[in-house]
Amino acid sequence: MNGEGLYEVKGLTKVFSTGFFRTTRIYALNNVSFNVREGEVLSIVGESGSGKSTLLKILMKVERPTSGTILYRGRPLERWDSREYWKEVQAVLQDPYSSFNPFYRVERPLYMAAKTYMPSASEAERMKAIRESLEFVGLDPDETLGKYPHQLSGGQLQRIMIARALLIKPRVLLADEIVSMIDASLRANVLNLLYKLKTEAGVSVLFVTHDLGLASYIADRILVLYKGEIMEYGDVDSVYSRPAHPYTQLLMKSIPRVTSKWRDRITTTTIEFKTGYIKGCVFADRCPIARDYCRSNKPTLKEVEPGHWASCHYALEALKSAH
Ligand SMILES: Nc1ncnc2c1ncn2[C@@H]1O[C@H](COP(=O)(O)OP(=O)(O)OP(=O)(O)O)[C@@H](O)[C@H]1O
Repeated sequence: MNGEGLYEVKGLTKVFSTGFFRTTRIYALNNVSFNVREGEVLSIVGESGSGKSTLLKILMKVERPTSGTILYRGRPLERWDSREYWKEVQAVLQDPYSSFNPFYRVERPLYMAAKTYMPSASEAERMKAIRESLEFVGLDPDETLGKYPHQLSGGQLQRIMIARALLIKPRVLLADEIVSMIDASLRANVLNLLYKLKTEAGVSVLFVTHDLGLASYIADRILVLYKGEIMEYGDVDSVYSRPAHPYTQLLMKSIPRVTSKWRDRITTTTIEFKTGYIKGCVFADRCPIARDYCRSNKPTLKEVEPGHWASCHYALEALKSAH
């Protein structure tokens, strides 16, 4: 990893207006700032409704931010021509089944991508590239090509979508909950593949998940989101072994371990629908250490140790009492 900034995100805010008169305002993201370094895996963790998909949609240029700036390789995102941007940034989404048409063979998305992004290549060159990218993701091209989606597992289909992204030789892979719909036994294959992408192909990965355990498995750094705001952010070893935010501490307790009983788990829930702007800490209502001050004053990210930030007025206290 050379540590150079790939994305620089500053003050990113996305407000949705809903309701009959469009007067209900939902802060899907509020003042989110972070960077993505070249060659790293950054995991973005949060419960349902925390703003993960909105963030990825903005990075995919599907949604436009309400305010804030995003630089991709030093140039504002809106100044990147979409075609030029998609040559560098590819996305793989949650549901592998929805990416395939059941009436076409599974190679169709691969052919389409090769045709679009290798316009001057011959048929033989495109076919060679398709076979190579299937091999990279651990699939036997002879076993895979010619099959229909229902003849392959979710994990195999997800790997074909990663192979499709790889054909374009991207710098960045945006991965939105890509293992949540595949069997637990196949998850490790896909996660190991993401690791191989980083180490062997030098691809930077934004890995979006609701599962802190999965997030830490392959990440270099972790960003924890709650109700559209960053709770904690930093190097995976520090965040995972010394979570400083009460929310991350709660998420840690909800990771199943072989040594803990089911009844000891704290199950996290879907975040209730949030409307309007919350003046204080967005986590105060669920926080075990919240004080009155937290409800009326918004915390900002503070460095609790080198390379590790938490957005909590009492982060240092929480860190000390928990460890
Ligand atoms: N197009 C939209 N119009 C109105 N509200 C939206 C829209 N998209 C997202 N939201 C709201 O913004 C908030 C964040 O949603 P988002 O989908 O980004 O969360 P998420 O963390 O990806 O959740 P999930 O894991 O369930 O996909 C939610 O309250 C959601 O209802």
